[in-house]
Amino acid sequence: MMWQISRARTQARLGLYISSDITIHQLAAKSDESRWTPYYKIPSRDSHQHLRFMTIPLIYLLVAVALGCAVFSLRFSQRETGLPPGPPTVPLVGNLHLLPKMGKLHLKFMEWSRKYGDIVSIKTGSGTMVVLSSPTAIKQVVDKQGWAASSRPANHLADLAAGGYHILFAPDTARLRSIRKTITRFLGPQSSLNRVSVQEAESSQLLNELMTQPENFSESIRRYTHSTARISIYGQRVSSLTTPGVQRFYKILHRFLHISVPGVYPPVDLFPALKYLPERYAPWIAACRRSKSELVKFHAELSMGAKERSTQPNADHQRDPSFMEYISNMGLSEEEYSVSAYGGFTLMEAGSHTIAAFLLSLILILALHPEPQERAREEIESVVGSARLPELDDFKKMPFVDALMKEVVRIRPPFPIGVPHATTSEIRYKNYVLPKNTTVILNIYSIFHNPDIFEDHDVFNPDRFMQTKFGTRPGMDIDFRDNFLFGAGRRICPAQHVAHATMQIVTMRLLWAFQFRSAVDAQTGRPLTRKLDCYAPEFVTMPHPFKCVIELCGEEQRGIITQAFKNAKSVLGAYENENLKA
Ligand code: HEM
Repeated sequence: MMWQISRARTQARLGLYISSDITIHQLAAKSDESRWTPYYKIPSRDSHQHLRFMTIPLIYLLVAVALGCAVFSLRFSQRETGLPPGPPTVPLVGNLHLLPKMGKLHLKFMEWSRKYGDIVSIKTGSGTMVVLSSPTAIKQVVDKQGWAASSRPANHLADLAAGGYHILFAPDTARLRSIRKTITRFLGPQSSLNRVSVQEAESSQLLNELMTQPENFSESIRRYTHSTARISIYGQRVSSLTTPGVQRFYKILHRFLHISVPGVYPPVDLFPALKYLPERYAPWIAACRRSKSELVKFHAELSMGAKERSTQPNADHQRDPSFMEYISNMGLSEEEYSVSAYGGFTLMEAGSHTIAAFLLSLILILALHPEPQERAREEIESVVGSARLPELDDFKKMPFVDALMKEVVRIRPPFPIGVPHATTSEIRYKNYVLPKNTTVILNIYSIFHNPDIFEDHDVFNPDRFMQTKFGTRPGMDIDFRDNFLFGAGRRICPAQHVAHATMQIVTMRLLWAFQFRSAVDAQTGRPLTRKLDCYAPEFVTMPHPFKCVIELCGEEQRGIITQAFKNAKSVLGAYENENLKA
């Protein structure tokens, strides 16, 4: 009976069913009489009177609910006070409908930064995204307040697909900070110098392949970046991209990255209710499960192989210790070891993809710009001559090659919008307040293409870096630095020194050995090399597959490359592994 009274009270409060002239006591008595009588019984003739009274509160209720919904939907995705300006919002979605697909996001962010300033807010449903488009904004928000701007936005699908272990997507936790510390020590400036001999040896295979099969330049670049990353993480090289182990890696990587591309699956993080959909209506669950099981299996095999190799004698110290050997000698607990070891896969993935993106952009840009290419080659020859290959130490004597490299990453940064950060508490910048859980975008592309900072920003002109340190307009006093391409704050790329060294070695050697020209259709005379605007819509910006002509600069180069590749076998032999072919 108590249950019925309380139910009756609730219904009375809501104005449902019960006419206003019946008191609770009457109801209690009534409910006692008709203990088993359902409320929904068809009213008798006498009770039609009740229905008349009932309709008025029902209408009130419906109006109230409709008003509530309208107010909720208007406020739900409105820009809160204190946020920076941004495009006008619409109910429920905020600015979501204005966001283009991946690959065009950087252009939209650039348009908004021109209109609203160096800090723009975007409402993504009830969530908030802030886009930073000046060196000062990045310094003040992400570098200086790094304690609160070093997490990552929720990424349910990446978590499902990588079991929560993907460093790039991991939130800022004690576990992540400990893995980062290990990685930074392993890949720090000093230890990156230890890897130079491997990078130089691997690059001689790259040169040899470009000399003998120039049409496969894209595969050769990918093999090179994959092999150098794999050596430093697992102590195992790959001599061909067609090896099943490598093919499998790229398949797994593409499947994983595909899941993370916005728009492929519904935005589960913006509408968390989607997480609870049964699997048959949520195809992403199966895709993530498959990706996770592939990643786990692949990683387990690789780390097992690395562990075995680490127990084999390396008496003559021919092999540099791999990341896996490094962490097995750190005295970590079982749990710490397996978490750090899992980070190895992220390292290999990041190492394979990013530097390949840079090198492919470099080749495309060189093919489209013969004049700066020739000037860089002359500089290299003046330092090195043509009787030996350039080495890392030579780079500091080549200001124009340095300028050319910087201009390539300025015009086509591998991460045009960085990797999103997320705030873990409130952050203030200028008069704005960025609340906890705000996604923070480093709008690198827009900074590199800001006409107030870079004159003729769309023109490939390495000379700008010869005139001023950062290639900016003369006399500008802004918080510029030359590693924006590696991100900012506490999540800055831990491999920037290794990456830089690799980029320098390969850039010098490619220019020393080859001429890159735009391909031309023999029949029509039409250029076949794509323009610079043809970039694949991915997280890391890669040119779409393109054709170009790669020709050896001279016969002297041929002899030196062949000899260097022969000599390299003694360095590379220490990392050869038959198991890889399995
Ligand atoms: C051209 C080469 C590269 C570029 C442009 C690049 C760029 C970046 C950027 C923009 C980030 C995000 C930083 C941030 O959150 O602000 C990042 C993170 C990262 N990079 Fe690199 N990277 C390169 C090469 C590499 C290489 C060779 C490796 C590994 C061997 C690597 C490993 C990582 C890792 C593990 C992270 C995640 C750090 C974290 O989330 O805490 N990167 N990189």
